[in-house]
Amino acid sequence: MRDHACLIVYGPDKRGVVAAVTGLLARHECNIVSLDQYTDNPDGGDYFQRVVFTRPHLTAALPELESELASTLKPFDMEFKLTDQSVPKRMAILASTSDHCLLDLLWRHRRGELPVTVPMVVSNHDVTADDVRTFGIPFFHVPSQHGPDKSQSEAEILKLLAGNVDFVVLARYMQILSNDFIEKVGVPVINIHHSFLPAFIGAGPYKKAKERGVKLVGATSHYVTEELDEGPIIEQDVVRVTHADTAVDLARRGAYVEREVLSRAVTWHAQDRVIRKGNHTIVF
Ligand SMILES: Nc1nc2c(c(=O)[nH]1)N[C@@H](CN(C=O)c1ccc(C(=O)N[C@@H](CCC(=O)O)C(=O)O)cc1)CN2
Repeated sequence: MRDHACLIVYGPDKRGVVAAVTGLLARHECNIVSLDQYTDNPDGGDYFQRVVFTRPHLTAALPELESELASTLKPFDMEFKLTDQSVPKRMAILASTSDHCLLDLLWRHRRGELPVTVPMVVSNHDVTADDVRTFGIPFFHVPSQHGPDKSQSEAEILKLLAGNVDFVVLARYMQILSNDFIEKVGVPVINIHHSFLPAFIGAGPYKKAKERGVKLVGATSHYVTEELDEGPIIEQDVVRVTHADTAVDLARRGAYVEREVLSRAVTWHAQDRVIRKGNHTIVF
């Protein structure tokens, strides 16, 4: 949003930090639009704050704001991140053969429902190329390599992403990213896992769910870490199923949930609503 900025403040809880931040913003003629805060332990835990504010000619004022925030928050031992919300985040999408999450994101983006730009789609299969290109978005086919050649295909993806994206979404991308990739990509990676984690980690969760006789299937969007499907959870949801549903029925019902969960997670990340603390998230 034009002339809107988002300030995230986090660190060991200390009295006076709210007054310090709000006083600074007032001195810089900023108008607070929303302020959310959370302390994970009032008796000496961590403090998290998200402030959205406006100011005329905000972009030009950001460097001075950033500098004064650094000096103001240093005594509190607090870290902060200041983002200009008039600049949408650049989201790259990685996909494989399943198209429902990929096309859902592109459809929502075309309708202006996601506060992002989409510089590219990269896929290890070419089955979605024509659909992606109808949205006017560059499509790159990078076939997967297994074993020692895996690093070659990952290096090609990293080269495409480098400097061009602010975060990456795995829209049912079915390749496990190496630790080296996760380290080198340098931006957050968000995955949609087609189960209600921690149930059914890994490949084939709907088949596993059918074998288990579940009465709910779900989806989980999480940040990608070196531990497969164990990263900080951003959003989850479920849908009821019955004994009469086959594994294919479960996947069909689950696909709706995957699309909803992923779009909420992408939106919240793009709006700087998600703060990571270890393997957890605080979502304002
Ligand atoms: N480092 C990570 N990489 C990926 C994660 C993750 O959490 N950490 N999530 C997966 C997505 N995913 C489940 O949501 C998933 C995808 C693929 C597999 C898997 O076993 N893949 C096989 C190959 C399958 C194929 O070629 O069709 C493999 O990579 O050997 C498990 C879970 C995306 N990456």
